[in-house]
Amino acid sequence: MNAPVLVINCGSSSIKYALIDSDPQAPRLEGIAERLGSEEARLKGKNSAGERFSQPLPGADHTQALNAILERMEGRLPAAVGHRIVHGGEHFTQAALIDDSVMAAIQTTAALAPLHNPANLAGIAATQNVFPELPQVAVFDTAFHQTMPPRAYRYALPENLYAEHGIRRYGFHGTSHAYVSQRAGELSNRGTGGWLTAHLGNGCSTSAVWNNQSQDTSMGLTPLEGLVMGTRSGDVDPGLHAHLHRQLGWSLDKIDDVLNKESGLLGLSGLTNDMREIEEAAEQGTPPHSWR
Ligand SMILES: Nc1ncnc2c1ncn2[C@@H]1O[C@H](COP(=O)(O)OP(=O)(O)O)[C@@H](O)[C@H]1O
Ligand SMILES: CC(=O)OP(=O)(O)O
Ligand SMILES: [Mg+2]
Repeated sequence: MNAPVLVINCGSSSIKYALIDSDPQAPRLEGIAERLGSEEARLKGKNSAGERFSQPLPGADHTQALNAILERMEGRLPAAVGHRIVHGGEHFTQAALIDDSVMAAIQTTAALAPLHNPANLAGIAATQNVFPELPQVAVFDTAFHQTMPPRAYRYALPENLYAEHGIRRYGFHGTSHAYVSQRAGELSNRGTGGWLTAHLGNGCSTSAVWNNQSQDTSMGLTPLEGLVMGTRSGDVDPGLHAHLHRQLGWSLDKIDDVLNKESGLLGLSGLTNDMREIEEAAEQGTPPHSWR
């Protein structure tokens, strides 16, 4: 059996992992640490015997959850670790072997993905701590969307904001849109002709894919644009920022925080960012206030 590869997806509220062998029949260790940052945080998964486990991790952050995950590798040493990284800016059109310059580039774009890149960097650091000699590879959400034509990635803003400051639509969830469009083509026997894909989780985006190449997508400069998400507003009138600043005196940091962390399903429901809890509340007859 070849040494397996450990795949880690440090998301905004969860970490998904899998230890994947080149033999698809080999037992796979996999799981998810979710609701991170809350008292309900928990690590759930399967061991190599296929048995399910569920371990409470009250209040755990990304680093604590990763350490709990790495303790469950059952002594199997991966050959390499693959990390899902959200924002690669225009630096990366494909995956990259992680070194100091790659870490620095991920750090440079962190301001554009404040919920994600810092969590991704924490994931790399925690893994390097446990497996210092293993090659670690960064796989970027943004890379797949680098095929978008200018009509899709340019905003209707002055040219120099793009040319000098990189203000453009980057798009995210690229590995998901790439995989889903390819698999949909295989399962339907309709090939790669044209697919509209939807990635719906705590972050949500749609993409138009033609011949395995992204043509357009709903997320933009940051993972805030587009659909309503768990805690993110998605599209709002761009005039909202100036209005909140002038009328309520809110700082840019406060506006950014509210739109990223207090909006979306959480803001609409006044209850939670988790669709499962909203559905539960609705079933128990206590629907969120915006549904009444
Ligand atoms: N069984 C389910 N039914 C409805 N919604 C679900 C279900 N499982 C997960 N979700 C939604 O997906 C969200 C988690 O999305 P996910 O993409 O896994 O997280 P992250 O973006 O942090 O990686 C939850 O907060 C919840 O809103
Ligand atoms: C880019 C993004 O929204 O990622 P996630 O779904 O992990 O929040
Ligand atoms: Mg997600």
